[in-house]
Amino acid sequence: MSRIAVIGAGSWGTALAVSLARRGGHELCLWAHSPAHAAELTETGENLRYLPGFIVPMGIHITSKLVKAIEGADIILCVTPSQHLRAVMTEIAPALQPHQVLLSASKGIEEKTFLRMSQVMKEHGDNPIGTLGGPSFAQEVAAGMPTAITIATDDPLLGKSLQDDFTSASLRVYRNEDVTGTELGGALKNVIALAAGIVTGLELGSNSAAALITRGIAEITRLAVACGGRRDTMAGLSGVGDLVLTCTGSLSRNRTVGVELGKGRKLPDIIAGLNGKVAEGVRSTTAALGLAARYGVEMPITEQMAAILHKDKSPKDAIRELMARPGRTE
Ligand SMILES: NC(=O)C1=CN([C@@H]2O[C@H](COP(=O)(O)OP(=O)(O)OC[C@H]3O[C@@H](n4cnc5c(N)ncnc54)[C@H](OP(=O)(O)O)[C@@H]3O)[C@@H](O)[C@H]2O)C=CC1
Ligand SMILES: O=C(CO)COP(=O)(O)O
Repeated sequence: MSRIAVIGAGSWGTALAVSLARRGGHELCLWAHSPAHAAELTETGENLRYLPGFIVPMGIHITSKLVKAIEGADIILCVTPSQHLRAVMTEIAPALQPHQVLLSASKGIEEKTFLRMSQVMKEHGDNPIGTLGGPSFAQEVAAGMPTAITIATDDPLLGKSLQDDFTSASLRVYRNEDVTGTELGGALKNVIALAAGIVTGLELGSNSAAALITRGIAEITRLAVACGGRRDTMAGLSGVGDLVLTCTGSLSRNRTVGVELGKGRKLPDIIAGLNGKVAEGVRSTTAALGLAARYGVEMPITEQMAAILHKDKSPKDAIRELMARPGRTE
């Protein structure tokens, strides 16, 4: 049995808590950012804001007190939006015990520092660290639909024990030792999913979507390998697996933002319509470009996405420019 503190009661943190409760055998705590949300979760037994329609089992202890939430935990599963992880880590760092495992399930890159989530965690202590990725819409995991994910940690023994902790009849867990690749696959696919949504919003057809996914994995792989990730990881669940899911699945928030951009709506209006839900690709795009510049990697789709998001470039012009790039080998 492990004591697991799930830090973040958005849709993904809640779905993971529900999945772990269904698996059984663990003591679970779920931390909600706002006290009002924690109270609502406790009273209704349902995450009405972020994951309506699923019972949050009574056995899960709910709190909005961060330090209390991690007290006695063996695994601290961080599932906040990426740009908020640093504040969470700063608050819990003084209370961390050396054996506590920090496992990130967020999919983003810090906007100003270009750091991956495990790197943000590492700045706050010497605890064992891992990351959880792969194609996994929260709603489907909460519903117990068969899903395969990956847990990456550079310590194989820890990887095996985390694999056992999360595996259930509906959640198949693979493991690898490529934290960098697993994290970058998860963060960068969100940028390409925005672009895939644009293609759908502009009604450009299936050929365009397939081209974006394929050229998307090419540029994700270039950057991930330059940063020290493994090419093999990009062919796996947290690479092409998550990219395909997010570029094609209508449950994706990133893809949805892209669809609306393609239809001509403005980014601030689209974000306001998400009602607090996060589309990580919007802020990870800038960080991805920063990393690409640092490593001298070419990322044409990401560059066009940055111009659409932050320079008000027209999606049609961006597609035209991508199509007009000089011919090259594949
Ligand atoms: N949803 C999914 O299917 C999947 C999501 N992920 C990743 O999980 C991470 C979390 O996303 P998700 O669960 O979808 O989140 P949601 O979009 O469902 O919810 C947003 C969450 O952010 C919280 N929040 C807002 N401000 C802060 C803050 N300052 N500090 C901490 N938390 C804050 C909100 O809490 P409150 O309302 O109380 O302020 C709410 O819990 C992301 O990195 C995402 O990419 C990964 C796989 C699947
Ligand atoms: O990461 C996800 C599925 O694996 C969820 O994608 P969105 O954040 O685009 O909804």
